Amino acid sequence: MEEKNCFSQSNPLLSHLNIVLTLRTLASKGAASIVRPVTMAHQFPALTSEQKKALSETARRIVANGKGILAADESVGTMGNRLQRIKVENTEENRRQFRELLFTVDSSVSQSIGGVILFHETLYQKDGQGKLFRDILKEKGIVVGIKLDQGVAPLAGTNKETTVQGLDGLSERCAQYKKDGADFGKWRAVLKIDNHCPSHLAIQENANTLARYASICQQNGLVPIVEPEVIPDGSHDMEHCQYVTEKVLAAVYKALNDHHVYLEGTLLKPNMVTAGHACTKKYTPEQVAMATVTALHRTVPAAVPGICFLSGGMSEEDATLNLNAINLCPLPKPWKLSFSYGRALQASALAAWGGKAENKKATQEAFMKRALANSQAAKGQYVHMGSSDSASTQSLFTASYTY
Ligand SMILES: O=P(O)(O)OC[C@@]1(O)O[C@H](CO)[C@@H](O)[C@@H]1O
Repeated sequence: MEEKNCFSQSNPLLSHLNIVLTLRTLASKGAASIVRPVTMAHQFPALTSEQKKALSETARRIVANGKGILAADESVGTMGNRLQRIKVENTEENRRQFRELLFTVDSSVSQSIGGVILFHETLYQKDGQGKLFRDILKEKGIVVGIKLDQGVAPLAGTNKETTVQGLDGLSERCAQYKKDGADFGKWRAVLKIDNHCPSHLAIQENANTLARYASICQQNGLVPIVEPEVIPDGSHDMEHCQYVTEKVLAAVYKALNDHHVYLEGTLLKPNMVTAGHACTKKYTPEQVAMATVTALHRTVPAAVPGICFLSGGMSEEDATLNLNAINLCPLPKPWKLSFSYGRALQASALAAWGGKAENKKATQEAFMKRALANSQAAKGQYVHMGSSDSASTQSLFTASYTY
């Protein structure tokens, strides 16, 4: 029989209905066995099996054996805020110097760090001997990633909510970055909890934009890190954060499916489920872990190989303790649960550095300590040793951290 005539592709709903009706008719005539239902995806495959294989291998490599991600992709402005805290001027050379210290630590760091996200400028920077940072990282076996979003833009008619810019020309940028050594990308969408927030519009718009970005990344051989961050501003309790996080993640995975994104070749970078920064009620790491894994369990398909949390202004120590509790949480956890921390991997290293070359050893030791602690936490093996230095327990919260 002529399948093409039966299953018109012009309207997916009609087409699906046609398949069902035709099968029923044929079944009633005892002819069902000669018909194979045609699925849309197989007719217009988004990726070849080679492309899928490469994407899923890269994604799995980044989160293998307790590895996580160093998010060193702060934009020039965000890095300026970090440097201001330690009274260092925000120049290209100062940004380069600090990042050189992070990337030139002992190669044993590759047991804890599987990927590093870079900002555009950093992808083309070199160390003091003239070697490209990206080559230094690759030689350590670390996968190089690139920040692809171009910041937020207001959504008119909402309570100061935002969408994300950067889709125009994204395919060309991805192709160039791939040639220049990047194997994964990152796109951060920001959702907030407030009066009428997040709105239906903000949830749908950001989910769709993330999915479009993810599709473009995969077409260009980059594993997309999908980051829908529910920021911690506000006095809401943890239960409310869980409710919102579930709504946001459910919308994101619906959009990823609509855009034919290959989930095995993606990573998710969500917020942990916590109370708002100004909430007076305090929760234990075990409570945060239960709320977080419950939300993920309800919304994130098991096909996703890894979930790498952002640190969202938690202190270094809290980010590690919560991740450890998440990995010990007694619920099914079909994905690797790891980290993609910016502030929670760099805060004590930045404080130790203070912009002075003679602090190289202390800076690198501070970074290695956090990398190792988080890698242990990603396996549920972190043991908190009682005495914590003040840098690691300091809150790293920044209000309205929209970019
Ligand atoms: O919350 P954290 O762990 O500090 O940073 C998470 C993060 O997505 O937000 C920053 C701003 O876009 C990025 O530098 C980083 O990758």
